[in-house]
This record gives sequence, C-alpha cells and structure tokens, in this order.
Amino acid sequence: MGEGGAKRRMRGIAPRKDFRCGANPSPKRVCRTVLVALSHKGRGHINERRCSLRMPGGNQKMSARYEELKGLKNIGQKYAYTDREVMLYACGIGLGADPMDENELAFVNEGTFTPRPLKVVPTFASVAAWGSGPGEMNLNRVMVVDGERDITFHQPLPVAAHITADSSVLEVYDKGKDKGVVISHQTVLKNEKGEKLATLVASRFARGDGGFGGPNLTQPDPHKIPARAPDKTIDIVTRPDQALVYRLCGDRNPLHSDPEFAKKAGFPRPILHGMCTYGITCRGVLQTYADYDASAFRQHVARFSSPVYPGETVTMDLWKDGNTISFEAKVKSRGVTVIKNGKTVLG
Ligand SMILES: CCCCCCC[C@@H](O)CC(=O)SCCNC(=O)CCNC(=O)[C@H](O)C(C)(C)COP(=O)(O)OP(=O)(O)OC[C@H]1O[C@@H](n2cnc3c(N)ncnc32)[C@H](O)[C@@H]1OP(=O)(O)O
Repeated sequence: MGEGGAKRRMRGIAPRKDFRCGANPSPKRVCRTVLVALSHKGRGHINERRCSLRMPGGNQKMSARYEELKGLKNIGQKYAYTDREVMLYACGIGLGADPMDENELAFVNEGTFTPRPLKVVPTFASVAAWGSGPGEMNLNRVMVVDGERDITFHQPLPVAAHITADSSVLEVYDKGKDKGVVISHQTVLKNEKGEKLATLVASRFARGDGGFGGPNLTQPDPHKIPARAPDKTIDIVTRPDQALVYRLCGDRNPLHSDPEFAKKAGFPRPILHGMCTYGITCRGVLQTYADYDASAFRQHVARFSSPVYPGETVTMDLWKDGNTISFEAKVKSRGVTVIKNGKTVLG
C-alpha cells in the first residue's frame, strides 16, 4: 500500500489523485444515485446516457446528475505548506526574473544573508491546499478548462502553515450539450485556530459534459469593466517553460505539459495554466497599485476568456476607482483577450 492521501497532504504533497476531474466517468456511481432517487420517488424513467430522471405527472424535470454534482461536499481536508511552496509559487508566476529587483526578491528569497522577511503572493491561496475540492465530479477531463476564479482574502497568508480546507459545490449551470456545464464550487481555508484565511470560488467549464437537464439557472453577471480608456497598461513576459515550473505547484494536468494531450483537447500546443495567468494578473496589480504590499489585497477575481501560451507577453489594462482595480489582459501578438471582467479590491 502506498502513502495515504491524508498523510501526503499533511506533508504538503498533493494526494495521488491530484488531477481530480476523473478520466473515467464512473457510471456505477451515477446510477447508484439514480437508484436511490428511484427508491425514494417511486416511478420515473431513466434516460440512459446521462441518467436523467424525469418525474411523471407534469413538466418538472429532475436531473440525477445535477443532484449528484450539487451535493458534493468535503469538509476538514488537512494540508500543510512551508516557505518552499510559497517561493516555488512566486517563481511559478514569474516573479524574480530580474535577480536584482528587490521588490520581487522579497517573494522568492527568504533572506538568509540580507535580512529580508519573505512575502507571500496573495494568490498563493489557490495552491496552498492543492488537491482539495468538493469531491469527484466524473467529468470528461480532456475538455475541462478553468472558467473563473474569485478569491477573498480574510487575512495575509503565513509563510508556513497547517491549514484546513472545507469545499462544497455552490451551483451547476448546464449550458446544453454543445456548450458544456459550468460548476461553481467554494473552498474555505482556515488556520489552526479555525480562523478563515481565504475563500476561493472556482468555476470549472466542462465543455464535454453539458445537456443533462436540471434547473434553468443564469450565472451571476461578471464584474463590469469601465468604458473609459485604461488608466495604466503594463506588459508581463511569460517564459517558454513557465507552465513546466508552475505545474510543480500542484496542477499536473497534462494539458499544460504534454503536446499530444493538448492536441486532443483542441489546442495546437500545451497552454498555460489559467491559475498561472491569474497569479500573473495579481503580480500586475501588486506592482502597479499595491506597492508590492501583499497584505493590501481583499479580493482578486478573473474570468479566463482564452488560453495563454507559455512564452507569450501578457498585456494588462488596469482601471482604478477608489479601492477597486478593474483589469483585462490580452496577448497582442495574437489579438486575443485572455482575461476578462477582472477585479481586485484593495484595503
Ligand atoms: C478548480 C477548477 C479547475 C478545473 C480543472 C481545470 C484544470 C486546469 O489545469 C485547466 C486550465 O487551467 S485551462 C486554462 C485556463 N482556461 C482557459 O484557457 C479557458 C479560456 N476560455 C475559453 O476557452 C472559453 O471562454 C470558454 C470555453 C470557457 C467559454 O467559451 P464559449 O462557450 O464560447 O462561451 P460563450 O459563448 O461566450 O458563453 C457561454 C456561456 O458561458 C458563460 N461563460 C463564458 N465564459 C466563461 C468562463 N470563462 N467561465 C464561466 N462562464 C463563462 C457565459 O456567460 C455564457 O453564459 P450564458 O449562456 O448564461 O449567457
């Protein structure tokens, strides 16, 4: 028997099933849910492909798949990290590329010679409990992309910690067979005293799994970008090997490192992790409006509208209105917007 998941997590290592979208959907599990639903509700009929349960008498359509996803919850997942993970994440989002830049060194060097207290990038919260989540979603993982991320920072993250992650699915938006399904889920990170460190809301866009029925829900409107010209524009260069470094922070999805897998998913080559681009936009706000003060961040939100390829330059447009920074990001060389509806709240 190998090392157990809980033990690996305590040692700051992602559990073995660290890419959790599930390569092999488990029909057994879905059908068990249907059987339970059937035994409770009596009559009904099962739609074989998606195990959709249609109740007789009226047009109420209940989807067992919807119920299965909506019910996922995983409370009390234990993790630990050290300054090693903190610095690796900072390198993973490209900080420290200029070894003479003291502002960036503060995130990638613990100051064993020149006293320099290590700072933690706020969006490190996204990998601090990598592998946590509400449970197995049984999605076609080749077709899953990260859709949106919204992190609320309750207090600055320590440079090393034992933390607990409580995860649950918030909502499931079935966009239809041709579009896919958006699953919104939340993870709350707490320190050993039980105080909240960060609340992460993630939306995964599963392009191959829509059309199973369920309530007709509309996603909340994303943050609106001001209509005026940007107040500031900055360029952030990514390295050709950026995804190969970033994946060591936890997300080993082959979409970011294996050309054959990327082709299967419809991309000409491996794409950068959405969460790496997310961290890069956090860098952009840190350097432009926060004077590299990580403790100033209250919230950071972004929607991934198109992938970035490692090695590309990300151009970020920023708008400041009081404590709210709005942002978008483009890859000018391809003429695409890669981040939309971005918002940071500083305090
Ligand atoms: C914890 C989570 C982790 C999950 C596992 C992921 C592991 C990671 O390793 C994977 C990654 O990092 S992938 C890289 C980052 N993500 C991307 O590059 C995605 C880029 N975006 C796209 O491809 C499309 O916008 C796409 C496909 C997202 C949408 O394109 P379209 O279908 O053309 O969208 P559109 O027609 O404009 O809109 C349809 C409805 O969907 C809503 N929507 C659009 N973009 C969204 C997005 N990014 N996130 C969430 N919802 C989104 C729209 O509002 C619209 O809704 P409605 O039908 O209600 O009007």
